[in-house]
Amino acid sequence: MLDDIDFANARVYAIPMTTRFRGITVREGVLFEGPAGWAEFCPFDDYDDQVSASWLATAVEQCTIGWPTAVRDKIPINCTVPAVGPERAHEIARTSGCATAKIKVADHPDSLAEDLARVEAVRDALGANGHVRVDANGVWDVETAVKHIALLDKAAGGLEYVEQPCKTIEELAEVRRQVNPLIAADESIRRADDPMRVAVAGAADVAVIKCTPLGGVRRAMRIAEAAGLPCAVSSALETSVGLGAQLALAGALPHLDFACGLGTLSLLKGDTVGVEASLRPVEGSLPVPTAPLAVDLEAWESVRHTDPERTTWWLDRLDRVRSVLATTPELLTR
Ligand SMILES: O=C(O)CCC(=O)C1=CC=C[C@@H](O)[C@@H]1C(=O)O
Ligand SMILES: [Mg+2]
Repeated sequence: MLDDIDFANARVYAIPMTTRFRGITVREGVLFEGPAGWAEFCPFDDYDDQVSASWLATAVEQCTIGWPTAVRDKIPINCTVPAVGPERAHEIARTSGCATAKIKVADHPDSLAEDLARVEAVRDALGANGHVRVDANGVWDVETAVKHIALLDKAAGGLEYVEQPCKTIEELAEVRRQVNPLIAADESIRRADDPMRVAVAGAADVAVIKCTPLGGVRRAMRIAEAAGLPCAVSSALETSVGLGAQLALAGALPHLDFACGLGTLSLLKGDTVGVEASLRPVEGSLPVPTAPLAVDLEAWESVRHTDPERTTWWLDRLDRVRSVLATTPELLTR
């Protein structure tokens, strides 16, 4: 399977971000082509080769066999509001066309006042019928989570859910017993040693599923089934080539009860496909692609990495992770 991919012509990109998100200001990754089309490999810098092997498995699935058949053709999208000031947060939510917003909170210590102002602004922008969720990326302890969630819930006029308030599953379960809003698990699934076996039922009400770090659309579907919870699909900040797989997952899940965090191209100042094909939500939704999106070579030229050292770093990384994947065949078992 790996031998069918044109790794020799892999193309490295670097795209500045509109706002710092997850501590990064430039998104980088590699694109390559296989018999079924193009794919993207873009694990964050801090992920080691073993962890990155699942990201490569997703790309290999995409460009060698494509995706399973979808059961829906359109996916409702949430807008993603980074840790910005209230005016900017209001503008992002108001102009997104989305009825649901996911807001980053707990971005730094003592962020509570800023978090409350951001959440209030977004509720104002969406109106009473909108859905407001927050993501704390696991940084609170139980006591802080319980206190902050109550205040944020009030400021939001009701939160749809709180994503990963604390780090461990035990803490999530404890918080869940003490607060009103639903609890969603993200890192608890995605960063688990064995996502297939992680027992989130009882600790969370919603599973956030991202096929890019979980080893592919088919594998993510099995993980969603094992989690036994309603799902929201969310991005890993891919360009349109990689986002296509996430949309294929959202399209193929038997049940999809929540808007999905796949509107993240708005955080990137460029893309790897042409403007027409770019997966930017229109009126709050995105279509499910039936086949991998093709890289537009002109678009790629405008975002190709210009730093030779970083380009080599990415190509070396791809080489190493290919070797890891070649010796971890279970990751390629569909
Ligand atoms: O879910 C969304 O609205 C956007 C995606 C998103 O929030 C994330 C993408 C990539 C890395 C993560 O830190 C982050 C998340 O925590 O969910
Ligand atoms: Mg999250």
